Amino acid sequence: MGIIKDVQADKEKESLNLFQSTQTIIKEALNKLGYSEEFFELLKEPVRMLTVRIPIQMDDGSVKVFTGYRSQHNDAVGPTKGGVRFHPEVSEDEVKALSIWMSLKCGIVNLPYGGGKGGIICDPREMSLKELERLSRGYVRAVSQIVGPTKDIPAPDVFTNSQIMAWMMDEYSRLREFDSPGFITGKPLVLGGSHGRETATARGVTICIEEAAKKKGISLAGARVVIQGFGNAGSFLAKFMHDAGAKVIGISDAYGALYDADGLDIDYLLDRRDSFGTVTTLFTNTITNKELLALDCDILVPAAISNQITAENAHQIKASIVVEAANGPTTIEATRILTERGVLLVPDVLASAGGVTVSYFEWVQNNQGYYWSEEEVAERLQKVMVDSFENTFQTALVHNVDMRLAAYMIGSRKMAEASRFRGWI
Ligand SMILES: NC(=O)C1=CN([C@@H]2O[C@H](COP(=O)(O)OP(=O)(O)OC[C@H]3O[C@@H](n4cnc5c(N)ncnc54)[C@H](O)[C@@H]3O)[C@@H](O)[C@H]2O)C=CC1
Ligand SMILES: O=C(O)CCC(=O)C(=O)O
Repeated sequence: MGIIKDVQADKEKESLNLFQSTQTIIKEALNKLGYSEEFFELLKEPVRMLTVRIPIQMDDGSVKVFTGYRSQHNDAVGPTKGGVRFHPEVSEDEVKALSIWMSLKCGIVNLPYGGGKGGIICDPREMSLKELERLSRGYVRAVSQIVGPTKDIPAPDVFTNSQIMAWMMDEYSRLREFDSPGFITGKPLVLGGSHGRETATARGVTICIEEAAKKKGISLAGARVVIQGFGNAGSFLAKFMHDAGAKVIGISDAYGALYDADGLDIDYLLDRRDSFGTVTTLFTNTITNKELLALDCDILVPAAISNQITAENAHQIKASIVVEAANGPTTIEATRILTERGVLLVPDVLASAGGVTVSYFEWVQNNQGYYWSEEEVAERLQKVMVDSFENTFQTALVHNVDMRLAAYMIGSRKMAEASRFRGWI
């Protein structure tokens, strides 16, 4: 009985609370850089957090009230930026943590933004298009006081897409009575979206995988890749890995996972997946998400939700490279275990920054009213990601820390210096 209790206590100690563990790493990063306690006091919490209640008329005539959030972590560097998530498990703490990661991401890839994030507790898989449109517009009306093209610029995240961005942009433009494409990114091309935004997160992850493989002396041709999640990030990544000659042997979604040691037929799966990134429900011979993570492979990419690699399963991970496309998939304790085992872990705040980088390109194009070709976007993204990877890798070497702490040091330093120059500290 005593032993069972201790195991339980250990699990709780590992802290699956993303917000607390993010604070812990920021503190460590600022300490390493020699910043005083005041800097931690400023960066440990978002500067602004709005909770909204959104009444929506459902198709059956009833009214349902949804809870939503918008968190703005730090606006010393510039306007805040970050996606809006529609998911049943959205919570205040999760949105806060996600907004801190956005600040770090923007610092790591050197964008002129602070971090923001939003979320609504809902399950879009169970809502009609009309209900989703009313909810998207209702959210914009509810948070309109604190968002805007030079204040806080939303974008897509889990279970939100370019259609939802279009409704949100339209609602904001109606409220302000002028067309405001720069209010939101991830829009359809015809409404001022950017070439390459839809695939940007996966492109950024691909570039990180290429750089990590070079460091590990692994050739991508023939490398065995496992990807958790088959939505925007995971599905395009599967395609890019397949095109690079890698063998994608496992993929998953919220309902299960598919495995084939000879490589899955990615084009077929892409063709059959639905708009929520679901494809495994079409098959009977599935494995679980837990089994997927433990598959024998060279490269593992969590590209779904948070807290997937924990102290419980970190020892079972067989990959020598883990690249985090998802936000927060690995706990602090699991990061320590993987690093001790010699696994090269490329952290979320670097690996998934391709999305916000092309969102920045979209915002720049909206502001200047002049649009770039697909090649121009791809070339600029390539440079940003390669430089940021190398900067983080070298920082980790120089300070003898893992890449997550190195990335946090780079991101935190930018916010700390901007706050200092503004005279806040
Ligand atoms: N879309 C973007 O531009 C960016 C996304 N990310 C992160 O990448 C991750 C995935 O995002 P997207 O691909 O955009 O979302 P998405 O909504 O397009 O796809 C999510 C995928 O995860 C799966 N999933 C959902 N719940 C799951 C569960 N409990 N277990 C296993 N799989 C589950 C879904 O079935 C789907 O395949 C998230 O952590 C997101 O924050 C990070 C940066 C940018
Ligand atoms: O594209 C953006 O502005 C933000 C994307 C995002 O939410 C993320 O990187 O987690």
